[in-house]
Amino acid sequence: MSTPFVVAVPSKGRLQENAEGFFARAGLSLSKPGGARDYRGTIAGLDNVEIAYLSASEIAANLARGAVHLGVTGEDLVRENIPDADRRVLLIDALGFGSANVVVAVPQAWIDVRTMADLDDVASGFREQHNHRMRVATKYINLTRGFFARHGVSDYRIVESAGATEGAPAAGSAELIVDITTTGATLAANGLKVLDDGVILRSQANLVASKDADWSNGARETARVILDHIAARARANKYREVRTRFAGCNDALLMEAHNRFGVVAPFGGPTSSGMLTLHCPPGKLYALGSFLREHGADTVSVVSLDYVFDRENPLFAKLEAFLRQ
Ligand SMILES: Nc1ncnc2c1ncn2[C@@H]1O[C@H](COP(=O)(O)OP(=O)(O)OP(=O)(O)O)[C@@H](O)[C@H]1O
Ligand SMILES: O=P(O)(O)OC[C@H]1O[C@H](OP(=O)(O)OP(=O)(O)O)[C@H](O)[C@@H]1O
Ligand SMILES: [Mg+2]
Repeated sequence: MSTPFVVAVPSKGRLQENAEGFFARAGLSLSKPGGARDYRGTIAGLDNVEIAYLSASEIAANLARGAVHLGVTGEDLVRENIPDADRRVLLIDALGFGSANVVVAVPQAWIDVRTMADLDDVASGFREQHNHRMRVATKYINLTRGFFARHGVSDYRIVESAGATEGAPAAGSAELIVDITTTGATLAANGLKVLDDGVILRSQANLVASKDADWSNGARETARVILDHIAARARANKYREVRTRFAGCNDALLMEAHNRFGVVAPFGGPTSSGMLTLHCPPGKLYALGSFLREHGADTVSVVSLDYVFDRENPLFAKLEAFLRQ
């Protein structure tokens, strides 16, 4: 048996359900042969693939070590936990879920503090008044250090927080925080506000590849098959299939449809019987339907696509280029 190809998938938390849905929509059905509490799984039809169910932060750590080939996790965890992330892992594709911002937030009562520059002023005066440096509660230690340094803020100390970070200022264990937020409800409930230029990172879930995993030829071939499924689904999501038949169709008309509506003709112009198949972005369907009828089409049908397999696979091409570096 060759060593397995390992894909890490969130086992709990906010990313879990969406990650499983993402693979399922790509036609990759994950299952846990040992039952719901099993932390190893399989993908139907791909015998040498092992699914490792891990927490989102463990996935980032395993990608850094090369213990898994691919993983789904938040960009915040990648940037925080992997030094020199861009060399050691590749963010293959943003997945459109798990969106959240890592932000600098201060008490709303600090009415004169709106920007990082204002915060720098506070930091400088703080030590003289209070006998200790301004404290920032966070679990995003590396992101905080980098961001504060880029803004020239150095007079502060990090208080490491494992949870309930937003409570730190009210509890008196820190003056401000760096944490992740989506709706802002937790910040508001704790009387905190985000600085105007205080967004450190706009994060979302990503499909990530590890540079240091065992990229044998077999592993590359498995990655190609998995990414082929994902790319086919991504391409299918971008379009609806439009079918029609009419006499007046010509190259100029197809060019106009392309320029005005972003339409592509994946199989070329009309067939000998005049049938025409187009792929059209969802937001332009009605406009395209009107355009085709104005030019003589009697009927235009539209269907959703499940997969569009192309010869080119942009996701695998990206991975190959990264592994060659
Ligand atoms: N509102 C949010 N708050 C926190 N994380 C979010 C939010 N929205 C999306 N995420 C993403 O989900 C990731 C994991 O968060 P979550 O708290 O669900 O995991 P977890 O199971 O608690 O993981 P761990 O035990 O490692 O902290 C975050 O790092 C972030 O990328
Ligand atoms: O802006 P909001 O929509 O209010 O979301 C932000 C909150 O959600 C997260 O906590 P989570 O629920 O994951 O709990 P945890 O800290 O135990 O992981 C995060 O740490 C914030 O506290
Ligand atoms: Mg959490």
